[in-house]
Amino acid sequence: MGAGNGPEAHNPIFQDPGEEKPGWNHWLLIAAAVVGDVPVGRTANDQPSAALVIDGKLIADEIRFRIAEQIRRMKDSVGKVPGLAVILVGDRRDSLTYVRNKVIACEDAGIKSLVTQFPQNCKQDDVIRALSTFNEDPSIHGILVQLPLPQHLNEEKILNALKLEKDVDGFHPLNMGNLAMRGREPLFIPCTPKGCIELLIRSSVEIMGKNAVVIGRSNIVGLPTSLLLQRHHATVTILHALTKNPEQITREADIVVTASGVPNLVRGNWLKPGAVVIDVGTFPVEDPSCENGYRLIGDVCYEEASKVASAITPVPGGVGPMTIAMLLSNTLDSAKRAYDFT
Ligand SMILES: NC(=O)C1=CN([C@@H]2O[C@H](COP(=O)(O)OP(=O)(O)OC[C@H]3O[C@@H](n4cnc5c(N)ncnc54)[C@H](OP(=O)(O)O)[C@@H]3O)[C@@H](O)[C@H]2O)C=CC1
Ligand SMILES: Nc1nc(=O)c2c([nH]1)NC[C@@H]1CN(c3ccc(C(=O)N[C@@H](CCC(=O)O)C(=O)O)cc3)C=[N+]21
Repeated sequence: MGAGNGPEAHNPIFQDPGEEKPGWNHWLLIAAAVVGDVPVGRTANDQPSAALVIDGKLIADEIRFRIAEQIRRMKDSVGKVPGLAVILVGDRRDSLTYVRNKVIACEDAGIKSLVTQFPQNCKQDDVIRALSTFNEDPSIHGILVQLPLPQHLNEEKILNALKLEKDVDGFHPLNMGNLAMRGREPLFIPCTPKGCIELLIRSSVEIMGKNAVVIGRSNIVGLPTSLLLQRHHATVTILHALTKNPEQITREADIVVTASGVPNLVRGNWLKPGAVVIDVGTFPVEDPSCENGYRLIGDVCYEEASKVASAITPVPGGVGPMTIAMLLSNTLDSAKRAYDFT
């Protein structure tokens, strides 16, 4: 299969082994079929109760298990495994942890991974040269440039140098454009937004026709999440740092996906009773008692929100593990395309 934009090029969020490759319409039908009118965690006539905790780690583990199965099948029939290259610049502690988690997840699934690390003060040309080498390497099916990059590097130039067919993060402008346009299909859907939608669907949350609020408008999370929710027929409102009365707008939402990076921004009184809350935020704070020397705090004041919401993702253990599972899924899809393996 070529790298076209037709429905056949679409990579489903997750696909059963041996299942026929569905296009968006099929996918939306699945989304519609699993929903009901009663919000997750509540019965029709009961009193507000503690929210259902959406266990991202468990769901991600299931997905990773299925990916590993498919990779074993690929190895048996084609004699090849998917390959992921990661480019890491500098030594930010959180980036090192995320990259390490990605490498471990690759190993577990049977994906070959290569990490190229550059010093904080490296030259842009050196990064682009490494990228170009991976672009041309047929054993590499996915390339990821860990963000953020140091200030002196031009993120746009570097991401543009990435071969579209290997852009497993889905950050390339053409992937993003295709995600935004009706009737077009991106080659890859960005991992975190894809993980958020997958969490909603697997928790039987109806998206179609619902009011969704996305807090944050970044290229890597907020924007693609809003586009993806729209594709699933939600009515989407995007909030950002300059939005007036964010709490009032958020209170109208059936689904809140928040990715601001501001710890505890979303309080209990920002939420409509029964809302579903997906917390993407991961703000590292010093904590010597933790293995990595820091712990992560989400955008949502969990204590308060879990008393009002019908379902909520924890931090950690919510969206983070799903981001990694979706990266593996995109890398597998890319290798399948390269080897024409279904
Ligand atoms: N769990 C996971 O897998 C992942 C987690 N993350 C985490 O998600 C968070 C967001 O990441 P990213 O999108 O890259 O961050 P960015 O800093 O690029 O974007 C943050 C966005 O939030 C908006 N924002 C900031 N403050 C407020 C506020 N007070 N009210 C409303 N909106 C606000 C900003 O608005 P404006 O545009 O006006 O500046 C901006 O659009 C971070 O904590 C990051 O670590 C990111 C990727 C994956
Ligand atoms: N090109 C690029 N692609 C990314 O996908 C990307 C990026 N750059 N830059 C930074 C953000 C952040 N991100 C996370 C991935 C996993 C966890 C994760 O696994 N979190 C675990 C805990 C991790 C820990 O042990 O600290 C959890 O939430 O349970 C978190 C955050 C991907 N990002």
